[in-house]
Amino acid sequence: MTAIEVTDLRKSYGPTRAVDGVSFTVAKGETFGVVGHNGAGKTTTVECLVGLRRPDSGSVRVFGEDPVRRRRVLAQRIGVQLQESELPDRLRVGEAMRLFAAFYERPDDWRAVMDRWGLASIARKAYGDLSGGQKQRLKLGMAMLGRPELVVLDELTTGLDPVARRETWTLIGDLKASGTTVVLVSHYMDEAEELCDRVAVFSRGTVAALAGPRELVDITGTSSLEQAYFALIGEAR
Ligand SMILES: Nc1ncnc2c1ncn2[C@@H]1O[C@H](COP(=O)(O)OP(=O)(O)OP(=O)(O)O)[C@@H](O)[C@H]1O
Repeated sequence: MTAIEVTDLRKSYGPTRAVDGVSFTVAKGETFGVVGHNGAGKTTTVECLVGLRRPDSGSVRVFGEDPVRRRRVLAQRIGVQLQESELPDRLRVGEAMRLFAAFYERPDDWRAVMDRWGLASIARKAYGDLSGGQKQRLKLGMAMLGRPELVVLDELTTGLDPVARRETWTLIGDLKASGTTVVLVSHYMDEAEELCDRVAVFSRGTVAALAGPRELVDITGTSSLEQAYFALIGEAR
């Protein structure tokens, strides 16, 4: 079963061709990695997936629906953590969870989500007083409130210390095990290698390669996804 189908997606900002003919599909239950250099078009693509940007051309379908036209319906099925989303500094963690749970028709019990995602001990902390890792954890918890079938995570672990990053990997592993479809944008090749079933390597608004991490390593005759990435990007740039 297909969760996401993107066909020849194009999106420009003025003269900048941010996404220049991208196609891929993501199967239900798959963890799909999106990697690539700064400005490669990753965020623009995921923003089109969640209906925040309207493509100039091409087609995007999520669970068979158009994310722009059916944004409100799909918002009930998708959990999103975007790169630069911020919350008011004085909002407490528990308040944020309770508030955001109310956006969903069938929310999970927000207190149980807090327990599950390690937020209970910081429930009374204000957002502005959280560490980078705690903010990320809160955003991940918020993305889970609607019992999502698809979770879109854009640079979730950027800026986290190695321990917090590993903890986040465990949480994503749990999501995966529960059958949730995950789209993971990351700059960390070890993360993509560990977590993703397939990885799309973006370069200059296109997909330069798309395969399982092991396959990308084999195709390039390298020994890690990081080395494979450099080999692929070197060819594409
Ligand atoms: N709102 C915007 N207005 C104008 N140009 C934009 C806008 N958003 C992105 N761009 C440009 O579009 C291109 C693709 O940006 P995008 O954020 O999609 O890339 P990215 O792969 O997510 O990069 P990064 O790894 O730095 O987050 C870049 O050249 C960027 O400068």
